[in-house]
Amino acid sequence: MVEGIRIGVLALQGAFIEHIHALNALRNTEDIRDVLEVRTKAELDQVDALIIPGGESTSMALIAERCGILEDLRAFVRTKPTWGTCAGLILLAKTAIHTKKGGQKLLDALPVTVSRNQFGRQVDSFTIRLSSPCLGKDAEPFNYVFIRAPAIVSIDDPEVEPLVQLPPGHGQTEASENGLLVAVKYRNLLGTSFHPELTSDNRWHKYFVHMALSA
Ligand SMILES: NC(=O)CC[C@H](N)C(=O)O
Repeated sequence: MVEGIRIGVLALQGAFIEHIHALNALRNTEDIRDVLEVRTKAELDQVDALIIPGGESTSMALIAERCGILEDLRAFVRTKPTWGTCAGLILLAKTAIHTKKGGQKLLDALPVTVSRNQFGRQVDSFTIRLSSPCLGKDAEPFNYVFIRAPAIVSIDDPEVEPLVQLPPGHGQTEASENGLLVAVKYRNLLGTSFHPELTSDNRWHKYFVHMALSA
């Protein structure tokens, strides 16, 4: 029997190479058989789990539609372990607000509402170190990178598990006791607003690999 899982990274647009590097860096310690770039249905059929990278969600959806893979992606994310980062989180969501005129296509799987560009424009990008209990008890803080990031502004199903919340004030115009939610898990899906692939810390990739291995 061949061991290990095959993980795909959707490679239509955006920061997919960085995810591939982060996954390859884990191959010595984790049970990963292959890391594959996914652009076609045939490639999607070969993977057990998928990462949808950051980039530009409107363009990514358009390219997916033109390549004829949008419906296959919709079917994949219903059941297979999938992680959406930043634009990928927007694509995974069931509802997105502050979208471009004319709206945008979504994969319609993660029952949350995401607000695009919640933290402002490219120049408003920021990093923040936060402790993250989901990465392990007493885990070192993780350095979170936010680039024109979305935030999860509502959880629309009680099964959605909040994982990381910012301190109040970031990306909020009105005073609130609760900060914005930037990572959630729901069944086979992981959605994060930030870009862990742009740091050398691969604990979020490990988290997803373990989630996929136990699926
Ligand atoms: N860094 C990112 O992935 C930005 C996401 C972008 N704002 C979008 O709507 O797709």
